[in-house]
Amino acid sequence: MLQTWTSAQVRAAEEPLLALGVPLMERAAFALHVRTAAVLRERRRAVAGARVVVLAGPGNNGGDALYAGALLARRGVEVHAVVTAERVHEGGLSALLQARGRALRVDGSVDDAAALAAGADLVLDGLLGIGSDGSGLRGAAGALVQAILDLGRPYVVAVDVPSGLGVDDGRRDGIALDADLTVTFGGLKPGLLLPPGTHAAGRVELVDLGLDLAGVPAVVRLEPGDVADLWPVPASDAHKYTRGVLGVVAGSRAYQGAAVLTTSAAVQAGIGMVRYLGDVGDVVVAAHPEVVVGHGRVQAWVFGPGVSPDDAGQRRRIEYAFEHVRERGEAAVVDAGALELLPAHVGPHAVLTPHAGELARVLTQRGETVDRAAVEAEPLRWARRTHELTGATVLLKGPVTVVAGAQGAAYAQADAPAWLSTAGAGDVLAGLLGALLAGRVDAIHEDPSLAAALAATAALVHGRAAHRANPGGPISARAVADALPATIAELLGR
Ligand SMILES: NC(=O)C1=CN([C@@H]2O[C@H](COP(=O)(O)OP(=O)(O)OC[C@H]3O[C@@H](n4cnc5c(N)ncnc54)[C@H](O)[C@@H]3O)[C@@H](O)[C@H]2O)[C@@H](O)CC1
Ligand SMILES: Nc1ncnc2c1ncn2[C@@H]1O[C@H](COP(=O)(O)OP(=O)(O)O)[C@@H](O)[C@H]1O
Ligand SMILES: [K+]
Repeated sequence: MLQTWTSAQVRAAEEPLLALGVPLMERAAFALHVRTAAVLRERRRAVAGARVVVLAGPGNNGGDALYAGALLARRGVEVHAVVTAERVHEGGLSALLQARGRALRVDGSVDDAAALAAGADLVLDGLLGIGSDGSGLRGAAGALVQAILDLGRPYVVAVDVPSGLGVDDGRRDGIALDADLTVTFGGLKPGLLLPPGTHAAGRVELVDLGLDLAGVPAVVRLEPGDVADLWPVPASDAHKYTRGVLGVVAGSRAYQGAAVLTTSAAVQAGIGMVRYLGDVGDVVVAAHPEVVVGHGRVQAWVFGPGVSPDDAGQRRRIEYAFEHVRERGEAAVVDAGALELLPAHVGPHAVLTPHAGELARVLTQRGETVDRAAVEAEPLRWARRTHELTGATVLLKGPVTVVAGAQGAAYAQADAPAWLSTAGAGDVLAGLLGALLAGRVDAIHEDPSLAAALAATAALVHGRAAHRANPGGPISARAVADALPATIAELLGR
């Protein structure tokens, strides 16, 4: 798994090493120059003779960039530093000048500096690092970046983080400089994985500085190798009831497909039994004869795919089953039409699966003033707020799926091809997650943060199945469900 650490956590881990005189900046700058040289070699075959512009802000981030620039200059790179503030890392600047790099201070017009940067083979962005206040670039740095973007963005290597992004939350307010490569130091930062910031980071490479980053990471991304530890694999003495039974309240005469896709995903994700409740049992059984129609004991539920709130029958079933979620602790996936039937308070064993527009509605119903765009601008913040307000675990769907759960659990999963944004894909995710919860409901009650880990696992498996369904090309939701058995087998075989 990838773990991320806030600016404060990184600073706290740096402190004891700096007190001992460990040369962290030298380490960072050396690694940055090695990565930058590798990019230059890749892009123009030779390092010597390349033109690199270092954008140096007021802090240690500028220091890293200037020292790396000095090392590159010693290898025959033509290095210009553009200094944007009164304050600059003096050691870094004199190292660069000694290595015969040149420096230009922006006073007033940024035009010359912007032209220099836009025409460079590569720009090292050392404007702001973990000292950023997250509000976007202001002053000369902001004007310079805007002028560079107006001329056409060159190849950018971000030093530690792309300047102007919210390092801890991935916010993107105001001006920021997108990178092709981010070389980050000591530990990954949440803003490199969380949308929208993650889209500005390009490829991310981590440089180990030897920091002791123990404790709880801020945001986690599960990787394929993590699935085997979380997936409910049946023991040799398992039977269908010990493996878990999932109740599915989905679909209607108008939206029959949703019932089929949800149950199909649950069956193909591997579960003891699926019970279907709703008006289209005949269609469901025709597609999957394994599904049992009607009431009975379950460990988990999926509520809502293809359910319109004015469907009195489905509404009654969902409201009734919510009682069991609260009283008996059955787990639940609350999707689509069921989101507006959510009781005032449930526990983390209920997982909401809204997209940004649906989450905005859930929040608005609870008195928050927020719309879809606001959720997209700060997805983790609003997923967390929803967890606080409802007690539920929240899986917020999108190009990057963000999960917030009990005990501060937070995940950001980017596993799927954009082809997955197709009608019915959400129904498949709901069925898949329902199967996963049904198989591990006892463990969730022992550790409520597990619901968030399982939600992230479902997002990962969903994304991998989409890739597998038709690598590099269009996919249907049904193809994603059909790809689940082989995808899961592959992930468990690692
Ligand atoms: N502490 C160390 O020795 C190490 C620090 N490292 C580097 O140091 C960086 C952190 O350095 P600093 O703490 O000096 O912080 P920065 O280099 O990020 O600079 C912060 C300063 O920028 C200004 N600023 C903040 N928000 C702004 C905005 N929105 N627009 C314009 N200016 C703004 C403020 O004056 C603030 O003091 C890390 O990201 C990393 O690159 C690495 O060299 C590893 C070791
Ligand atoms: N650009 C994208 N890249 C990758 N996955 C995406 C993208 N956009 C949406 N998704 C994923 O596609 C699925 C769409 O689900 P949803 O919006 O509920 O569709 P539906 O309601 O039609 O089933 C979600 O799992 C979401 O995370
Ligand atoms: K930076």
